[in-house]
Amino acid sequence: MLAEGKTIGIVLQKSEANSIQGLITPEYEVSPGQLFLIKDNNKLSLARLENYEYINEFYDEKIPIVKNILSENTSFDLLNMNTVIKAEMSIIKRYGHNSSPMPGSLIKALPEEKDENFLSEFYGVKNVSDYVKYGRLAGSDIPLLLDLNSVTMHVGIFGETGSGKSYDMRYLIYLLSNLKIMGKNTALPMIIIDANGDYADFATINMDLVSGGRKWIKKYVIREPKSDTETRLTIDLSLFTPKDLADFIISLKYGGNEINSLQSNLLDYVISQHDQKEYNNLLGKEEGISLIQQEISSNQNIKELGFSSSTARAVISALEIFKDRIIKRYKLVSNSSSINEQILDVIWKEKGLAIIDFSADGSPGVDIPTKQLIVSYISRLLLNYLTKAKYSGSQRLIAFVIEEAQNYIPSNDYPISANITKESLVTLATQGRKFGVSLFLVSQRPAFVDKYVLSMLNTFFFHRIYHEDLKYVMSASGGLPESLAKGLTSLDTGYVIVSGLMSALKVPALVRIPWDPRLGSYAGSVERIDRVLIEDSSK
Ligand SMILES: Nc1ncnc2c1ncn2[C@@H]1O[C@H](COP(=O)(O)OP(=O)(O)OP(=O)(O)O)[C@@H](O)[C@H]1O
Repeated sequence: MLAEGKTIGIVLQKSEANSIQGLITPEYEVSPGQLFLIKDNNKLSLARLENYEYINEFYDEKIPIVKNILSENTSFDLLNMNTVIKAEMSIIKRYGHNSSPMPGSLIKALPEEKDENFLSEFYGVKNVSDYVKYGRLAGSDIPLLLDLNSVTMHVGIFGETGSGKSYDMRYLIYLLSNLKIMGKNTALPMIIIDANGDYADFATINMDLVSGGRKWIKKYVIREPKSDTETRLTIDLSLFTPKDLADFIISLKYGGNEINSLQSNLLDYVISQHDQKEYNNLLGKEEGISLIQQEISSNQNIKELGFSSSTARAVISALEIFKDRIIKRYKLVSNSSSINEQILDVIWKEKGLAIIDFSADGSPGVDIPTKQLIVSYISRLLLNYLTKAKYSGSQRLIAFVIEEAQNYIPSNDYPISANITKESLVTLATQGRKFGVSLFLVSQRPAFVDKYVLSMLNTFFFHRIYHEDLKYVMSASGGLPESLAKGLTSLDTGYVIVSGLMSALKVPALVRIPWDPRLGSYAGSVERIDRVLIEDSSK
């Protein structure tokens, strides 16, 4: 029999199949979305608090008795004495029976107990050790169990700035780095697009936090590495089509938001005249760029194809910008790129963690189109690698965490063009489950993430969100119960609503994420201003 906590209230009424009303003692602190056990003789059910109000027996809207007694000092004690919480709840799980609790049933707090047997019964799962224990169900000490088997159905982590997303992602990385499955230490292989350097310490001072199941951890930067914990990121352009590269080079000239299609078509034509294997020599080296520029200025065909000399001049100047930025400044292209299929193989075999540091420190001055080129490159690489592995008979799995997802798969409402990433990420999202890619999309603004990709996420971690995002969150998650939805725009930092396939609870749940100071010290975390002001600045 499942353990129960303290009795804190009583059921007064049952209405529709799953809804009940009851009274709860005012000494017990409650919040919407909190879970309780309901005991009807020997039948236990799990209920979620949907709505509640504090009521007092002196209060009656029709009889203004309260008004008359408020002048008395003792009135407050009196009011307190007779206050109860009127609670509306819905049954979300029944333990071994099919009935709804009758009036008179007891409302019980969740027990303190959280051993394996209890969790197994509570969630109705066989092997608790197959699950990841995440946070604590609100108002209790019971962890939420997450099922790793649904991780390839993709995950979304959303919340406004300061709502606790990065800390949550750090906590998830920590959990997924220290897995113990059938007694064996392991980890989920991961590549992280780290927008603000929030995970960079996992490759340096806090490596021990994520090395329980990993044997390989690396941080990539787009500048000269400052220590041997850093590797310069280089990519291989032969993974792209001439059209992708042409669009990218032309868009770079216009700050990424516009593509002049005439110029792009011309460059596409010129690049297509070359073998794909040559792209790194051609577009990755200053001499190669000069060669292409010469081809454009001296090629008779170009005029015959209808391109004007002003289009040709514009393409030549776009190539100049590409050369200055991508080749000379970022030194981004290499035939032996620092992330390639061999590295993915190492990441898989060693259960590795690759952090692509896109912060101002790791990638100073790198623009969004270039970041998109890199994300697109990694997506293609991942799909190629995992597809080959699958067809040669071996199932692999790599998670791809993308922060600021709206920059790579924007919705039509977001004023940024991302052709180069959108297509490859949509492919990853649709094919991912088959080949073993697990996308973790992190964003402050789910409204600005492509609706189609949003619809392919199947597990959500919702932190406090902006009001404007509520409708996107509701439609992406397939709806949240009203009790949780109405609190979503005012959730406290440290609380998250977890919904979807990975949750062993099967219904959305409010979860508290425990604070660990070591996990909490990272670049993006916000120090308290009052403490910072009194620090000794001469140190
Ligand atoms: N579980 C938690 N418990 C207590 N405090 C927390 C918790 N999570 C986050 N915080 C506090 O809130 C601050 C902001 O959290 P976090 O950096 O995760 O926000 P964010 O949603 O990632 O913001 P941004 O989108 O601006 O990066 C942290 O510095 C920390 O002080």
